[in-house]
Amino acid sequence: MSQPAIELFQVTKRFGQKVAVNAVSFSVQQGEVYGLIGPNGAGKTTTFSMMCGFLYPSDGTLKVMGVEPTAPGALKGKLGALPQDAILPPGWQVGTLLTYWARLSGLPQPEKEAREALDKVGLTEAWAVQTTALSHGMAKRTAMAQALMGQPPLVLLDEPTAGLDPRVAAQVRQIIRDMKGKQTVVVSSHNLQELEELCDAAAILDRGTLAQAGAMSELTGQQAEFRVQIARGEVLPPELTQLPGVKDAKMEAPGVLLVRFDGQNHKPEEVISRTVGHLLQTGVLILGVSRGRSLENRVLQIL
Ligand SMILES: Nc1ncnc2c1ncn2[C@@H]1O[C@H](COP(=O)(O)OP(=O)(O)OP(=O)(O)O)[C@@H](O)[C@H]1O
Repeated sequence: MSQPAIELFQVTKRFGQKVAVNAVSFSVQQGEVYGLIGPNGAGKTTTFSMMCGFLYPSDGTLKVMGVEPTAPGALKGKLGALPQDAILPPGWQVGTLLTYWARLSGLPQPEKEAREALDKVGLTEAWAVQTTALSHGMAKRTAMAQALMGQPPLVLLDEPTAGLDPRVAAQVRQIIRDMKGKQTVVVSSHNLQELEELCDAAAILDRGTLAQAGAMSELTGQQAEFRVQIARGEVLPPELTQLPGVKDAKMEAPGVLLVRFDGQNHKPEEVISRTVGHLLQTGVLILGVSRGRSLENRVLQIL
């Protein structure tokens, strides 16, 4: 496997007595979309700020694209970042500001990059608008355009869809989807459905510590459990546990059968088909089958 895009090993950040991030370790592979999840105050923005090189870790090792992000110029041209509360300077037109930033980043065709990035975020018409005249959503998209200019190999987006209307939020999600496989993207959001849909893997933080990190399919139990919605008939869970691959079966709620299975040694489609087949044979009628659980359920379970 190639070198990870980001590697944290026992990273801690203290602000005086306050431990904002506590011995956190995880890595982000190149080309993946990686989610940072956690309730308010969990340490997401602090982690982002360390990845961007805005803050020094108090302890531990952090490598971004193979270098320490705080080393001067280490990530120039390699990193695009949308900070959580990006504030645009007053007294600039959007296009002029983006062009200026593109020039600062050393991009060879600054105005072209600025126009393309603004198009990408759906703000073509804002080129000559003063930054102070932008709505919150427009300012956020301008800041996002800045992060995308020059197509850097790593893009860090702290709550990119917060405060955007649904149509624009969908557009931003599409931009992230389009980057998958070509650029590495780290994204934080409180919208867990959005992260479940977008991310290949994620880290869940809770009060500064790492609660869990892994592939999205692991976090959502795709290889470990499924639910069967029962319309009618009597389900006998002990019979189901005799089926190959089934570890446990129980009625989770009226009409909802939860089956846990051994996804290491058995293919999910085979275990699901066997279970459904058995239920049908015993006269049980089924309304639906769903694999895994939602990321939201998982997060609520562990936090
Ligand atoms: N500069 C600072 N000085 C002191 N404490 C800080 C500082 N920055 C963050 N903290 C504290 O560190 C903890 C983590 O904050 P952080 O902003 O990283 O959380 P977050 O997960 O991004 O939260 P949110 O979802 O609300 O944005 C919080 O308790 C916060 O009060």
